[in-house]
Amino acid sequence: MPLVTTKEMFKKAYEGGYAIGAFNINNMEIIQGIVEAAKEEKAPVILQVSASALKYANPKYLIKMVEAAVEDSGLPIALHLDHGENFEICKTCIDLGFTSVMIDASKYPLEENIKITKQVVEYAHSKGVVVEAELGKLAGVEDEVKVSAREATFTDPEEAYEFVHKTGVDSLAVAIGTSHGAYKFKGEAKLDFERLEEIQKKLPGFPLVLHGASAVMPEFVEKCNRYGGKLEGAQGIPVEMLRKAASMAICKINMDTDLRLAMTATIREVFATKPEEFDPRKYLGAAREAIKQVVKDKIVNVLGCSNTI
Ligand SMILES: O=C(CO)COP(=O)(O)O
Ligand SMILES: O=C[C@H](O)COP(=O)(O)O
Ligand SMILES: [Zn+2]
Ligand SMILES: [Zn+2]
Repeated sequence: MPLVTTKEMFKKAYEGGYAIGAFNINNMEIIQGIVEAAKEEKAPVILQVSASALKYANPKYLIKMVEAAVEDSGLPIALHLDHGENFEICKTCIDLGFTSVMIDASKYPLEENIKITKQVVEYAHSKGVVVEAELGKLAGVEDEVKVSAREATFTDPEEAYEFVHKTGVDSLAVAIGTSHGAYKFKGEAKLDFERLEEIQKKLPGFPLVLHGASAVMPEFVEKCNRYGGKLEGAQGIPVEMLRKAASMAICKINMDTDLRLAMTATIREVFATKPEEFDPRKYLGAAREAIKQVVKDKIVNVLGCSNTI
């Protein structure tokens, strides 16, 4: 089976009340850890690449490894550009063989976002590639920003309707209180599920995407800190909230930070407990296994997409 788009995955996920995991890839161990987990759980998976990952790994290498993963696993796998910031990078990835791209023009005013997204949709669809866009802004933890100011950056349901209909986009990333990275909340975690429901009502059957959805798994934060790391106050999205989102119109859940934490905690542990070790396979292999276990946990306990292929 060649690389697939997310069309079929999202349709089944929407109807089944579950979500597909979209995990960021940067190197061989990360790709293998994710794909081995998906294979064992019989789950479809989205491998996503950011612009900085493309720069780091060289797209030629990354694509070959992803193709090898598809061939070796026989799984439905989509290769997706994460947060493409302009038409050019989306076009480059489409031309390289990606099956899905995200155009993130959410920093622009609505009309400009619509215009740029529409241009990407036209090109992508002419090549059989699907497009994710973003509306609203993913705020970080900012002490001085009041709740009302933070909510003003969330996705507006009316605008979401207008945006989707004017652009012809295939899925939409929404801002309901998540943010990227390891520091998502100070104090209690809160997502705006009422808003998500409103968006869902305006766009029945339409797949939505949740970015910034790592749980910031405490065991890995703790392990990082135990072995010399410094990650004080790291806090992510509670698992019950992610499950609830997956049962609603959220069909794609993006996670990168949890994989980074698992990898770093594991490598720190090997370095600290086996100081005589200097074979990279010993710590990168352990990190690959940790990533596999994290992704299995996500598939079973967060996404609910095991045994769906
Ligand atoms: O949204 C993401 C990538 O697009 C990743 O989110 P996290 O930082 O919560 O893992
Ligand atoms: O959305 C951000 C992802 O975690 C990718 O991050 P990155 O740009 O550092 O690769
Ligand atoms: Zn964005
Ligand atoms: Zn993101």
